[in-house]
Amino acid sequence: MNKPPLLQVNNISKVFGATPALSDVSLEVSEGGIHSLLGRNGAGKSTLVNIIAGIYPPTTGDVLFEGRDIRSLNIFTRQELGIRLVPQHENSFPDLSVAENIFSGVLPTRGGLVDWKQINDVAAEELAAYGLAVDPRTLVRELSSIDARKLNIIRAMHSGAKLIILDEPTTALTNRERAELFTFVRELKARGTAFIFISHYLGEVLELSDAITVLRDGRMFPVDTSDHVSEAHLASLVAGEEVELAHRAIDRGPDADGVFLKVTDLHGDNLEGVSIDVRKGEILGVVGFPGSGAREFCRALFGLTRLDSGTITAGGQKVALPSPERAIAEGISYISYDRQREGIMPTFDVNENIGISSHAGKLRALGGFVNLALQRSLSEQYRQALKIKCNSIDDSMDSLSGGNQQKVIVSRLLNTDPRLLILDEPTVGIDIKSREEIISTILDLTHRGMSTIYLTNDYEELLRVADRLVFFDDGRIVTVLDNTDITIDELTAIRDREKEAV
Ligand SMILES: Nc1ncnc2c1ncn2[C@@H]1O[C@H](COP(=O)(O)OP(=O)(O)OP(=O)(O)O)[C@@H](O)[C@H]1O
Repeated sequence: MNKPPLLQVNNISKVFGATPALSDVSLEVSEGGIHSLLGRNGAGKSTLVNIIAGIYPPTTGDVLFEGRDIRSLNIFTRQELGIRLVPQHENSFPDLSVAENIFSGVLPTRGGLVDWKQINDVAAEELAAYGLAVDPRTLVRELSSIDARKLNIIRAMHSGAKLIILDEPTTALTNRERAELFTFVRELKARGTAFIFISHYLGEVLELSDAITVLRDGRMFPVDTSDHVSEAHLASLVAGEEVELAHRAIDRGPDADGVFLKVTDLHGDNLEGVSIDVRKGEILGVVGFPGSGAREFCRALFGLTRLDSGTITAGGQKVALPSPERAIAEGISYISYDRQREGIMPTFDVNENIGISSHAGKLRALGGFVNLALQRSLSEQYRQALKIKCNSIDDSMDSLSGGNQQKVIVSRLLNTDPRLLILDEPTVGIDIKSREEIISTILDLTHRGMSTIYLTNDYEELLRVADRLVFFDDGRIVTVLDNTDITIDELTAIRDREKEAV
């Protein structure tokens, strides 16, 4: 008798209240296979993998693992069988060591005492076997994001995973880190581990997958991978229409030579004398490794990291060292790379999440009240403009898919009518079509005079949008370039040269 596939999903449908999230979805994953799931934000990818992992049941349909119907098994029993979901957001314990994380709190004891030597020895062996060169005693908080992601996978392997579900594991990684993660995944695949891989990056999906399923509005579109598949074809399957990439127009808008932001000799957390002007209507691309000062620069301008000295002028006015409230009052808005922690108010509704930063601004009504009617009408406009997938603006944020929550945060920023928008990884987790909608909106606003500081590890995107590039290293700006005919390889080479020159 033929061995059944490792995983079989048969005719799954899922309805949340009035929302149909999945309709009649079936797929298979074979041992050592990589099956990718693609789809727009809200298409049903997380719902499907949550059903496979046993986080919630399907409305109809069944799931077989190694030929066995696992419908009645909860998440823990499924983990014991070998199904492991590695979610998008770090699920490790940052204040515990790497070894403690590998053992996930179930620590071996000897004579009633935790056997630290055994824990660290076993962890060291596993780290070496899977090629992660870190000391098992290091705190997870101190790991780089790539090492933290690898650790999540090693934790899954430690518990005997046969099928690992990776939900957007490459977000915010550099190209080199992505390549490293793929090598890691391929090595595990060669040993027979199977993967379900969720990503919005079509190139990497094509590079890695044995099988691809596109979900659109909860419906399934299997992709025939036996023949050549192009990114453009995948993009149109995902979006249900052609997707055009937005590009920065060379002719900039009015007053393009005026300076909006002037920063002189900033010193502070990881900043060692940073000076730069940002022109009106300019998109300034920011490049730098973690710890280079690039992110700290963005956060300092919004009052989120320590500034010791230096001057900032915005629109010709000197700004006292900023706090988020002051920054917003000066027309400066910031989107954090960590929206889960620093942006989303999960139990509030979409309307409140969009309006919150404008209560002291354009939504302020007489007597200090908030103009609720205006707030609703603006929220409704953003919902339509950015195609936020929800039943209404009264839906709670935690009922939205991850990417749609991000669109709400982008709407919140735009709603403050910023004169300077600071974007830190603005399109992470956003599907290909929505990404272009967001970029087009930003390009349009900059064309009308808004300045933008754009930090992303997605260099393809950065080169499409930026007018100039600033490279950070060791808390300093080391190179400033006009973005003319620079390739990704050249950009990476400049970034690496700066690092190696130190
Ligand atoms: N707990 C919930 N309550 C109500 N609706 C939900 C819930 N979870 C998901 N949904 C809805 O189900 C649909 C599918 O969401 P899902 O999270 O599966 O999308 P996704 O493809 O993973 O999107 P993303 O790429 O943004 O992460 C969306 O319309 C979402 O709003």
